[in-house]
Order: sequence, then C-alpha cells, then structure tokens
Amino acid sequence: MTTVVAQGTFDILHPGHVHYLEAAAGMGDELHVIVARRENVTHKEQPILSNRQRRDMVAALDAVDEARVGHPEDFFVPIREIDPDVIALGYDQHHDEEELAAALAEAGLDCRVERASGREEVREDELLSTGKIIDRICEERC
Ligand SMILES: Cc1cc2nc3c(=O)[nH]c(=O)nc-3n(C[C@H](O)[C@H](O)[C@H](O)COP(=O)(O)O)c2cc1C
Ligand SMILES: Nc1ncnc2c1ncn2[C@@H]1O[C@H](COP(=O)(O)OP(=O)(O)OP(=O)(O)O)[C@@H](O)[C@H]1O
Repeated sequence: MTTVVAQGTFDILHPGHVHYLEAAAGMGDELHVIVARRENVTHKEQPILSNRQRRDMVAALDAVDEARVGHPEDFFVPIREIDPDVIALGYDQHHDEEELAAALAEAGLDCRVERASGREEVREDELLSTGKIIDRICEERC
C-alpha cells in the first residue's frame, strides 16, 4: 500500500488541478490532499474561496481519497498523521525537492519527494490557472 500526499491552494478548480491530482494518485494506491490555509498562501493573492469550500471540492474529485485543510503553523503535523510514502509536488511549485527531502529525513519521516507533470493549454479557450480565470472574470464581468 503506497500512500501519496499532494498539496496546494486549489482555489476555483480547473483541469490543471485535476491533472496534478490524477498524476499524484498514479504514484501510489491512496491519495491524501492537504489544502493550504488561506493565511499561509503568501506567495500570491490569497484565495477567494474558504478553506472549507476548497477542501470539499478537492475531496469530491475521483482521484482523491481524503482531503483536509492544512495545519496553521507546522506543515509536518498533517504529514506525520498521514505518514505518506511519497509527497508529489506540483510541476510549478516553488518548493525545492532536495531541500524538502532533507527536511523530511531530519524530522525522521521516511518519505520520498516526486514532481508531477504539468498540463499545457492545448486549446485556445482553455484556462488552466486560477489567476487567469480570475483575470478573465474581471475583464468580462467587472
Ligand atoms: C509537504 C508540504 C506540506 C504542507 N502542509 C501545509 C499545511 O499543513 N498547511 C498549510 O497551510 N500549507 C501547507 N503547505 C503549503 C501549501 O500547500 C503550498 O505550499 C502553498 O502555500 C500553495 O502552493 P500553490 O501555489 O501550489 O497553490 C504544505 C506544503 C508542502 C510542500
Ligand atoms: N496546468 C496545470 N498542470 C498541472 N498542475 C497544475 C496546473 N495548474 C495548477 N497545477 C497544480 O495544482 C496545485 C495547486 O495549484 P494552485 O492552486 O496554485 O493553482 P494555479 O492555477 O497554479 O493558481 P495561480 O494561477 O493562482 O498560480 C499545484 O501543485 C500546481 O502545480
């Protein structure tokens, strides 16, 4: 039984999120997702949707076995609870694979770090980024 963890903001779901979560699910037998708490999203605009709503939408996807809102301060608390074999980073996530693997080892967590593939826009009308969807809404509805 191989347990995989994926994580991210997942504000306003789109096919890029589904691609990531399906790729992560394909790395093992059971996929757990940690949804970033609003206050911990500091590298870009904070999410529009609540922690709970983002968690519920991710949990509703076929690829996902369990989704939870992340810990407010210590990112290793949910990891210890889930005890995964693999952490699947998203294709564009800023976390460094080697640094994360070293931090996990130092914390006594036996877990490897993999990087999922990205999904490119293949059609002109596809929007595979939450930021781009929000920009489009602002252009067309505001
Ligand atoms: C291994 C790991 C565990 C994480 N655990 C949490 C957590 O418990 N709580 C939280 O708010 N964010 C957590 N995060 C942070 C976010 O999921 C993510 O790094 C970031 O804030 C949003 O990334 P995005 O731009 O890909 O959506 C974790 C990140 C990693 C790599
Ligand atoms: N097009 C995509 N292909 C594959 N994975 C994706 C794609 N878009 C997002 N992801 C992955 O989904 C996870 C959550 O991403 P996030 O919530 O930051 O979405 P986003 O659409 O990239 O947001 P933003 O446009 O605000 O940067 C991350 O691991 C990210 O790498």
